[in-house]
Amino acid sequence: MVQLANPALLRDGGLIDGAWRQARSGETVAVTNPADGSVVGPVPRFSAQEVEQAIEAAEAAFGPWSQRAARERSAILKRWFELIVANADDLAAIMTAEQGKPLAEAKGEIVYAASFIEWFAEEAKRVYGDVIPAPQTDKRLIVLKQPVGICAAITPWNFPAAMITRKAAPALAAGCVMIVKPAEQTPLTALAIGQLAIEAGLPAGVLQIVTGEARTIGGVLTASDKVRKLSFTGSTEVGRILMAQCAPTIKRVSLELGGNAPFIVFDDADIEAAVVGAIASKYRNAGQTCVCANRLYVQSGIYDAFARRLAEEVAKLPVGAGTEKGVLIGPLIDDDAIAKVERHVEDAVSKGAHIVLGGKRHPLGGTFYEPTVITGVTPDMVVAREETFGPVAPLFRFETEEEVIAMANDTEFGLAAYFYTENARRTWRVAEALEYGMVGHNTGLISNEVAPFGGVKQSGIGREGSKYGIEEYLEIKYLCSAVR
Ligand SMILES: NC(=O)C1=CN([C@@H]2O[C@H](COP(=O)(O)OP(=O)(O)OC[C@H]3O[C@@H](n4cnc5c(N)ncnc54)[C@H](OP(=O)(O)O)[C@@H]3O)[C@@H](O)[C@H]2O)C=CC1
Ligand SMILES: O=C(O)CCCC(=O)O
Repeated sequence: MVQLANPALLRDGGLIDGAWRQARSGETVAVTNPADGSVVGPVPRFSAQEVEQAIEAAEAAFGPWSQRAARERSAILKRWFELIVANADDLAAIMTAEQGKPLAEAKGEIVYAASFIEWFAEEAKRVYGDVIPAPQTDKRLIVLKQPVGICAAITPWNFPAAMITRKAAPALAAGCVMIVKPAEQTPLTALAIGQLAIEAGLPAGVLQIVTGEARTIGGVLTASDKVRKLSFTGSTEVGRILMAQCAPTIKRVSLELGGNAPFIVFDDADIEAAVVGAIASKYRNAGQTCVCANRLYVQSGIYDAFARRLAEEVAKLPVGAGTEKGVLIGPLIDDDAIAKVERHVEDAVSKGAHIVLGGKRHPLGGTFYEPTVITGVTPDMVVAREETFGPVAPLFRFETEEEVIAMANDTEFGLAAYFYTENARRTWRVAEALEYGMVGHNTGLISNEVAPFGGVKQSGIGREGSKYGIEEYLEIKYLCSAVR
């Protein structure tokens, strides 16, 4: 049982039409702690009919919410932000219990999640239209921005709070209403945030949270004519399915999908800074982040020195349950996740890679995996093509800038890329040549609420956060008025 200062945050119902509800069937889904397999709590398994009810409630809520003055919506969002920050310790405890990440990291995510609400509370007041100089003197051309309408969000388990607020905050700020389906593994953080939304004064139906079977809920939300937009974060495979399901009703989609981030270290880099950046990018959330470095390319001249220093520092990362003091690497989310990491490492070793550190399950058992560094990695290995989503750093050797750019871009993904160089001309050349939506130069950490987060190619469509994020929830209406 999670110990909380505010026990009202641990909910066992879904949030539909402003009330906490159980499934009419009485069916539930158990949420378990990946650190020890214990049950953290049940959540309802809602039926298709109950999801339809949520859509009806959203329809009723949309008119009044969208017609409120932007500053009123902003004030409610600001209160929601303040409540999340005030309850950060409890929210982090719930997150660690269901997701596994270390408590300090969970609290960091809560603060990060809250930052999107604060940012979009401010942006709500800055949704400007346009006046276009008309080609005829008797016309006035105006651009109005209006909310898209009812939106759906389907979110993953790796960031149980931030992936919801990064979608819900701009939607609500724009005057939309939203139905959220959190990941099966991490619904409790979502529900706790929902409780604080109620306390902040969000009217019934403006934000709803439905739990249960993904295909049922996703099927209803994508098929509905009333739902005008889907925002999804998760695997490219599921993103593709959902995009197809949205096609018959021509819904707007924002998709934040898989990555295969290259992390390039040139001979002229500051090696110590690159080691720090690689650890931050690769081992954050035990490597379970779509922007995690997945392929580390190191230039020949510094390859051995970088590999040695990286392994020395990675060896210092304490592994354990997220509730233990000082732990930096928690368990992986589930058995499938650890099986995937094992498959990637075994494939690399079978094709000639060398394990410098780790390379196996951690003695703690369960889904704990040792932080791993592998050298001698080549493009024919699975780690070169697929997102590992675990604490494994595969090091590829390269000779020239042209060669590494070609290798970095040789993937269907295009989310985040990183490179380390002290050379100013190379900085611009490489930043412009990388086919990615986000590029980190001399840093392994690029995410914040004021920056546009999103990918190109099969990593997705649209941008979240920043001044661009609210546009995803706004329609442009062109008004042409004849004045004579
Ligand atoms: N871009 C990113 O941030 C993420 C990338 N991934 C990548 O995906 C891999 C698999 O992770 P996984 O959790 O399975 O990711 P998924 O894409 O399967 O899950 C993400 C969300 O989509 C839901 N979902 C799954 N299938 C459907 C469906 N048919 N219709 C509607 N909703 C659906 C899930 O629900 P439910 O949980 O109930 O199944 C969850 O809420 C990871 O190893 C990683 O490589 C994973 C998570 C995040
Ligand atoms: O993995 C994700 O989908 C989100 C990345 C977290 C972030 O950096 O915002």
